[in-house]
Amino acid sequence: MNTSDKGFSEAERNGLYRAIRERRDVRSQFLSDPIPPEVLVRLLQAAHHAPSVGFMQPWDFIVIDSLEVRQAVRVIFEQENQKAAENYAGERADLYRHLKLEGILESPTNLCITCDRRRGGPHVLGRNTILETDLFSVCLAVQNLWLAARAEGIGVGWVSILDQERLAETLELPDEVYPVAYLCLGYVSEFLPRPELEAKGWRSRLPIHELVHGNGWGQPLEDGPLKIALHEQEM
Ligand SMILES: Cc1cc2c(cc1C)N(C[C@H](O)[C@H](O)[C@H](O)COP(=O)(O)O)c1[nH]c(=O)[nH]c(=O)c1N2
Repeated sequence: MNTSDKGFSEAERNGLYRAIRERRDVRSQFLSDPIPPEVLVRLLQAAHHAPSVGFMQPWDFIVIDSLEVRQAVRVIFEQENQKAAENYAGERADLYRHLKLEGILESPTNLCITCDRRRGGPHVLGRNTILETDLFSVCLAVQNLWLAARAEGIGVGWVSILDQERLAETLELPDEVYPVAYLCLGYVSEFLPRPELEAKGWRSRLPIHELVHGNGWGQPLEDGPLKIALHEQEM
């Protein structure tokens, strides 16, 4: 075995886990400094190296710096956010209305990552039964970009409080192209130490040991080292 086929060095592993642990969804801390082209290309390349069903690579990337387009998307957000707020009552509604849930205008670059549902023709290897695997693949591209961005000191915020049809119209997407992720990108004043929704009292991270089952849904793990490590080991 070549040494490069073994696990990474400790420093490299630490770097990867740090990016995973310290990645944040950013909406309140954007700076207006532009992202240099070579850095943006590194992020796009990270996304493009994601796994995809049958190597379909169903993604395209729409880089949006036009204020006019961003303002149009912001209007869609405002309307959908009003509707979303009506799902809550009392204190929860007040809290919801105080949450900042997008940074469309404050971030210098918006990026829409789409899924071309026809790419690769009618028979994509691995997508015969589960048609959504193309969408899953695009989500992995989003995550690659999100982690690479963290390592570059760039914040990413995913805005999904949007009407997909109106978004597709605004971005002039063809019928077969679905806008999976609308992302805001930019350098930040800080990365919060924990999710903003947790800091604001909306929802907390669930304990991992409650989410790990053994051999079937709802079955506890056998008593043993895995169970002990799950209780003891922090990320
Ligand atoms: C598919 C999807 C869609 C959205 C999000 C995420 C994902 C994965 N998140 C971000 C989300 O709130 C955030 O990831 C969690 O709160 C956890 O925080 P960190 O990402 O760990 O900072 C998000 N945040 C927000 O402010 N407005 C939004 O519309 C969305 N939409």
